[in-house]
Amino acid sequence: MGSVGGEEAMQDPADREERILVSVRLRPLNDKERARNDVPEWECINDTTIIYRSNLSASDRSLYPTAYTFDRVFRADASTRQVYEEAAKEVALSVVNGINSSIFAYGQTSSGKTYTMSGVTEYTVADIFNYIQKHTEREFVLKFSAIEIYNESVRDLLSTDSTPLRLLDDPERGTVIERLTEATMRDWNHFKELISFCEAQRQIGETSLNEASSRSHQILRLTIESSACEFLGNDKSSSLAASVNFVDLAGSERASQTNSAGTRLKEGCHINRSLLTLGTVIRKLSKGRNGHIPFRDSKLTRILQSSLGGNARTAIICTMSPARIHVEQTRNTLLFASCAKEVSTNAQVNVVVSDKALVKQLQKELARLQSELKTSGSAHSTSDCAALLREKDQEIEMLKTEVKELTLQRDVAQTQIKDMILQAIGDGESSTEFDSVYSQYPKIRVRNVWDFGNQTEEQSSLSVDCEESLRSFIAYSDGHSICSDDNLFQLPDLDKNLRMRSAPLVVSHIGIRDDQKNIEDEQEEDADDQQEEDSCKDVKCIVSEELIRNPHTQPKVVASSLNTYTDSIASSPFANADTSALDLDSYSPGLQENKRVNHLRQDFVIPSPEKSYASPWLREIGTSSSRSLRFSRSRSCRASLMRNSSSYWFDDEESIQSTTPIGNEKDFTRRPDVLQSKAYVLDQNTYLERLPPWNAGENSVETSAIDDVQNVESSIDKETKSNCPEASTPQIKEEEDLKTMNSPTDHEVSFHHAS
Ligand SMILES: Nc1ncnc2c1ncn2[C@@H]1O[C@H](COP(=O)(O)OP(=O)(O)OP(=O)(O)O)[C@@H](O)[C@H]1O
Repeated sequence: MGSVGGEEAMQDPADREERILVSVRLRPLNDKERARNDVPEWECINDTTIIYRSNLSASDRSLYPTAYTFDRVFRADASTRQVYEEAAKEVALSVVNGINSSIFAYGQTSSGKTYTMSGVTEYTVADIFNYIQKHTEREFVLKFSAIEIYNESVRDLLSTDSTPLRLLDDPERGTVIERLTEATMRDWNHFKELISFCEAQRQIGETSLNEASSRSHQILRLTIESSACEFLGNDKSSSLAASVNFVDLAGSERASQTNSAGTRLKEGCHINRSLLTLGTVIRKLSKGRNGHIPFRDSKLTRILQSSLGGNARTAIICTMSPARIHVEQTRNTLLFASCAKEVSTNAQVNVVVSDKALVKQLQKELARLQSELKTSGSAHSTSDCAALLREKDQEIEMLKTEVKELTLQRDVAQTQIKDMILQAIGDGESSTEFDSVYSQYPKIRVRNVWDFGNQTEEQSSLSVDCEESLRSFIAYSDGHSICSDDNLFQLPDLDKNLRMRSAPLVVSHIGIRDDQKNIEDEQEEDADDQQEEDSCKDVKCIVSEELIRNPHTQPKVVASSLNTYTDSIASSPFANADTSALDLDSYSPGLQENKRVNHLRQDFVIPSPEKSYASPWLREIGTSSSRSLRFSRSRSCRASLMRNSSSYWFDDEESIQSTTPIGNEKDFTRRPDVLQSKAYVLDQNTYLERLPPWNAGENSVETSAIDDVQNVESSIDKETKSNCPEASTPQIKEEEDLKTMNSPTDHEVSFHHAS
C-alpha cells in the first residue's frame, strides 16, 4: 500500500507499542503582545530543544527547568506545512493503513491551536485524497464527523440540532457517540464544506486574549474504510477501517487570565475540568498503565480513550506563546507535553470482515480446529504406544538386571561350592578320612538307589551350576537307572572284597549302630531286592541300555570311570601317602572335574544328622564311592579298586570314630528327613546279604575280583616298568596308571573282560 504525499510515512508497522509523538510549536508574538513590548522569552535552540532565555531567579531556577526537549520543536517562523510534515503526517496518515490515529493541539488560548490544527487537518485530508487517487485498486470510503464538547456536553457539529449526544460503550469499538452524524466525504470541496459547517456550529466566544476564542473542545473525525477491488462482493472481501482524530482543545489558560466572568467563567470551569482530567490521564499513562486511569472522568478523555494509550497512534502538538506574560501557562503546557511524551500507545491494524467473509472465516477456523483435534487425538494414541513401549522397555531392563543379579548369585554360589570342594580336597587326604569314607560307603550307595524320586526336589534348590554338577554326579554315581544299577551291581563287588579282606572291621563298625534293625526294615520297604539282583545280573545290558537312553551322559560316565580309576589309585593313601600333595592342577581337566563332582556329590548327597557319623567322611566318601561305582563298569576297574581298598583303606578302624566332622554339609540343602533316615539306617551287612553274588553262576566273587585285580595289576606293572622304568614314586605310578587306564585299548580289554 502506498502513501499519500510521502508514502513512506504510511509504511510504519502496526501492532507495536510506541510513544506519543510530542512536538512544540512556538508562535510569533501577535500584535497585542508586540504592542505591549513583550519580548520572546523562549527560543528553540535546535529541532528538539526549547529553552527559556530569561535569567530565572534563584527560587524559579529550582522550580522550573530552563530547557525542554521533545520530538520536535518548531520556531515561530515554522510553517504549518512543516509542522504537519514533521509532527503529524506520519501519525495522521496511518489511518489509510487501517490504524487509528489522533492529532492533538494543546495550549493556552490564543497560542495557535486552531491555527495549527486547521492546517494539519487540511493537509492530512489533502494527502488522503491524493493517496486515494493513486490507489485505484482499492475502494475507499471517507466518512467525516465532528463533535464539540462544550460544558461537558457532546454536540454534533454537523447537525443543527444542539441536543447533547449520549456516549455509549461498545464492547468492540469502545466509546461511541449516539446518533452522531457521519458524512461521507465525496471530495476535497465536500470536505471544505463540512469544515466550514462545523466552524459555524462551534461555540466561539470573545475573550480578553482571543477575539475568536474556541470555548470548546473540537474533535473532527475522519474515518477511512478501504477494500481491495478484486474481492469486493465475494466471500473473501474484507476491509480496513480506521479513524484519524483532529482534536483542537480549548484553551488551558486559567480563568483569571482571561478575566472571565459569568458565562465565560462557567465555560472555563468545564474546560479546565476536561483539561485537568486529560492532564491526569496523560500523567498516569506516562507512569504506565498500572492502576486506575480516569478516562471516564470527562467526556473528552472518555471519547479519546483509545487515542490516549490504546489502539491508536497519537501526536500532540503543543502550541505556545513566546510572550513573557504567558510564561506560567507556557510552562504548564511544556509540563503537559513532557508527560505526554512518556505515554505509549499500541496501535493495531483494524480489519473489518464482511458477514459473508466472517462466516467463511469462521467455517475455516472450525475446520482447522477439528483437524487439530484429530491430529491431537492420533498424536495422543501414538504417545500412548510410545509410553507403552517405554514401559515394556523398562520391564525388559528390570528383567535383565534381575537376570544379572541371579547370575551373580549363581556365580557366587558356584564359587563357594568350588571353594568347598577345593577345601575338601585339601583337607580330606588323610588316611583317617579315607577310612571314614569307606566306613560310610554303604550310605552313598543306598542313597543312590532310592533317592531318585526325590532328586528333582533336591536339585531344585540348587543353582544352575550346582544342578549341572549334580547331574554329572548323578550320571556318575546315581544317575537314575544306570548309576543306581551300577551301585547295585557294584556294591557286592566292593563289599565282597571288603568281606574278603577287611570285612570284620567294616561289619564291626556298621554293626555297632543302634538303628541297625530299623535300617533293615526300611531297606526291605524301599529296596527291591529282586530288582537289584536282576540288575546285578544284567550289568552289561544296563550299561548298553544306558548308552542308548542317555547318549550324552554315558560317554561321560565311561570317561569318568576311567579317570576316577586313576584318581582312586592316586587318592589311595597307600598309593600316595600324601594325596594332598597332588595338586589339582596336575590332574587332567577330566580328573579335576571328576574330583569336584565327587566332592560336590558327597556334600549334597550324604547329609547326615550324625556329625560324628557323617561329617568326617562326607568329603571323601563320595570320591570313594563314585570311584567304586564307576569302576563297576568294568572288571578291571573293579579289580583295581578292590586291590586298593582291600590292601590299605580299612586298616585303621579307630580313625573312623575319631575323625572330626568338616561341617561343610551344613551349607548345602538339607535332604528331607525321610531320606536321611533312609540313608543312614541302611546297613552294609544287611545289604550285602541281600545282594546277589557277583557273576553268579561263574567263579565266586572273591576269586573273580582277585583275578581281575591281579590281571590289572599285572598289566599295569608291566606297562609301567616297560614304559616308565624310572617311575618309582607313587605319584608317577599313578600318572602312569591313569594313562594306562585311559588307553582305549585297555578300556576295551577291561570292558570285554567284564562282559
Ligand atoms: N503560528 C502562527 N503564526 C501566525 N499567526 C498565528 C500562529 N498561531 C496563531 N496565530 C494567530 O493567533 C491567533 C489565535 O490563534 P488561535 O485561535 O489558533 O488560538 P487558539 O489557541 O485556538 O485560542 P483559543 O483557545 O482561544 O481558541 C489567531 O489570530 C491566529 O491567526
